[in-house]
Amino acid sequence: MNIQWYPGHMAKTRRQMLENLKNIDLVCELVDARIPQVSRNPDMDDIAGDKPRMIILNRTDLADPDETRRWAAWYRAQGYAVLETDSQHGAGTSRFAAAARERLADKIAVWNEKGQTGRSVRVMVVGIPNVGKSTFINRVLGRKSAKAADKPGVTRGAQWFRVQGGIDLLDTPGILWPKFDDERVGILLAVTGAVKDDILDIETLACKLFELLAERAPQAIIDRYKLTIPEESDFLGYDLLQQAGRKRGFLISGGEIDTERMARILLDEFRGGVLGRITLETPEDYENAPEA
Ligand SMILES: Nc1nc2c(ncn2[C@@H]2O[C@H](COP(=O)(O)OP(=O)(O)OP(=O)(O)O)[C@@H](O)[C@H]2O)c(=O)[nH]1
Repeated sequence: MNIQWYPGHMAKTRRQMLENLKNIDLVCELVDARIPQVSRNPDMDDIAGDKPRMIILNRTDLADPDETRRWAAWYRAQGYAVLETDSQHGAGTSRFAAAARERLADKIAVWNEKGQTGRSVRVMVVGIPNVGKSTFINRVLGRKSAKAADKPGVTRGAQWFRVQGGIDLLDTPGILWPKFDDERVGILLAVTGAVKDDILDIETLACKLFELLAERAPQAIIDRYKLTIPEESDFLGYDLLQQAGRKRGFLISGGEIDTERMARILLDEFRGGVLGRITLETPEDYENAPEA
C-alpha cells in the first residue's frame, strides 16, 4: 500500500505551529480513543518541545471504556494531563478549562505572585484531520458553529477563541504524517475514517479490518455477522468478508459474493459504532513510552 498525503499546506501548518508556540502555555493534542497513538502526529514531540502537554482522548463513545481508562493512566504516567471526551454528544468537554488550569497550577501560582491574576491560560489545540477538533472546540465554546464536517481536511488557517474559565484557545489546522511507510498505521487510520476512502481499495481495507477485529474483538464480529473464525487461514480477512457477505445474501451473477458491498457495510458499521465500542490498539503495543 502506498499512501501519499502530505499536501503543501500541511508543511505550512507545521511552520505556523512553531511560530505560534512562543505564545502558548499548554499544547492539547486531540486523539482518537480507538487508536490513541496512531492518531497522533509523530512531529508533535519535536514541535511542542518542553511545553506542558495534554492528551484529549476523543470519541470515547466508540472506544472500549476499559481500554480508554488504561490509555489515560498510560499517558498520565508520562506526565500528560488527560481528558476523556465524546465531543459528538458533549461528554467530558465541560471539564476542559479546569483540566487545563490544573495542569498549569504551578505556572498560574507564579503569575498570581507577580500580580498577573487575570491572565488567561493560552492553549493550542492540535490533531490530525477529522479527529474531531472543530466539534470539540464548538463544545468547549458552547456553540453550534458550522465548521465541523465529516470529511478530513475541512479546517483551514489558525484562529484564537476565548473560552469561559480563563482560557484562550488557538485552533490549528490538522496535520498528518509527512509520509509513513508503516502499513499498520495506514490501515488503522483508514478504517477509523481519518483518511479518505478513495485512497485505498475498499475490499482490501475491509479484509484488514476483519483481521484486526478477529484479534481484538472476535465476539463482536461473530455476533454481528454470524461467522466462524477459522483456526488457520492464509487469507483470514477475505475468508471472513466472504462469510459475512454470504450470510447477508449479497450475491452477484453466477452466485459470486458481492464482497465490495459487504466491505462498505463493515466499514460503515465499524465507524458508526454498530459493532460496539472497540479499541484497536493497546498500551502494550508500545513498549518504550516517550517522556512528555
Ligand atoms: N462518535 C463521535 N464522533 C465524533 C466525535 N467528535 C467528532 N466526531 C465526528 O467526527 C467528524 C469529524 O469531526 P470534525 O470536528 O469536523 O473534525 P476536525 O478534526 O475538525 O476535522 P478537520 O477539519 O479535517 O481538521 C464529524 O462527523 C464529527 O461529528 C466524538 O467524540 N464521537
